[in-house]
Amino acid sequence: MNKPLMLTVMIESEEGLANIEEIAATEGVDVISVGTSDLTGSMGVNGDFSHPRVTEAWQKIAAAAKRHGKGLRLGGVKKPDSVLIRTNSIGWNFVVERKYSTLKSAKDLRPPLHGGSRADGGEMERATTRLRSIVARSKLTMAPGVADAMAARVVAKEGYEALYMTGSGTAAVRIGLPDVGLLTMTEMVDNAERIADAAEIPLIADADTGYGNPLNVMRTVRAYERAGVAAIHIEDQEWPKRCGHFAGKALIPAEEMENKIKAAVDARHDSDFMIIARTDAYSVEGYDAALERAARYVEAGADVIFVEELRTVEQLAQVPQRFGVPALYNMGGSGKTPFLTAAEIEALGFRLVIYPNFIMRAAIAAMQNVLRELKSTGSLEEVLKNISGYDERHELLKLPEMIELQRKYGISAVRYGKGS
Ligand SMILES: C[C@](O)(C(=O)O)[C@H](CC(=O)O)C(=O)O
Repeated sequence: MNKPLMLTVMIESEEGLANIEEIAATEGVDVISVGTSDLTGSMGVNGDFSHPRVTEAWQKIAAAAKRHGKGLRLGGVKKPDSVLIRTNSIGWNFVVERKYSTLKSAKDLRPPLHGGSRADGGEMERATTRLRSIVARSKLTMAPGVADAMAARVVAKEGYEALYMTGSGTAAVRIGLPDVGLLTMTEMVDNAERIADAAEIPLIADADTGYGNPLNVMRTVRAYERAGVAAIHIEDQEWPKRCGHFAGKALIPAEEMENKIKAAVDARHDSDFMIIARTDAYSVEGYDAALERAARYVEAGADVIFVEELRTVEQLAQVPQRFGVPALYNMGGSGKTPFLTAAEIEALGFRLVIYPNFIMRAAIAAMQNVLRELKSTGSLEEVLKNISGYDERHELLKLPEMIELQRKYGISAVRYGKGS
């Protein structure tokens, strides 16, 4: 079969309605179709299309389809206009029609890409929507940590589906200092924007404490949203915060953090932009208190939960089971949190794992090796065997695409590579 198939699933029972989130999250499903007549039968309001529960059902299904980037078809609808009026409050452009054949492809139904367009003029899925559907799958997604746009390109090229902007890495790369609350919100957002621009995959970013009280958090959320970030994590440390794996942390009261989470949720413009609540309570108040805080932050509206610095598999195993929202595993490099494999983390039920500083540490070691070899031998012979090639680097940095654009817009085109 050469032609790609479009997979449409039909919701026509209360059971389907109850499980819509999982159905919409299923990989391979392109379009959700509502069999409205049968659905009204199953709901006990046979044929009553104007019943408020029917409108509610359409809205719930449409919202799930939107969240997971799926197309939507409302079937059995007799008065399309009235349906459009009643459901357009969810802001989703859907198709009301009676024949599948007029639907070209699920991609045509997707909302436009956040802040961008594709070279072929087509629409792209937003990074936020993409990340939400990734996290809704019942499997683990690995998000390697980066602190600059070039590293983002390396990660995307290696075929990862998501990326993490590490705050500690950002402090390291931007000011050469550790993660002790030195960077401001605007410096973090500026870094995130450059990474998100280069990333090509959804970016989860560190937003420390949200940089102040709930009103500051609102500005922070909007700034990260504008930067093209797909999700941020906010933690309950006092300012100046410090790396979660350092000793001597202090916390804000749980109630204040709940208000920060509520403010974050209220501030986002894009409902797919995810707020990840992080609690640093474990080493300050103990395990039970950390889980209690996590539960309160989920109740306040967090989309994903991140309990920092847990030490044992037994402790970690509770987190994905307990809160009814996806859980994030921080593979911090300190060794306090066990160095589990991705398969082990997935088996515990986590949906996201971040590897904040491993690439950066690899780069430090690689830089030292080059410098030491060069200093002791004065020769590049050994060095050249172990570094990225000259052309490889330029391909990573999209020079071929830039040359195409130079040609297209009448700029004298760069030449590179051997012999040119
Ligand atoms: C996740 C983290 O906030 C980060 O900045 O990457 C750090 C990671 C680290 O420095 O090990 C953390 O506080 O855990």
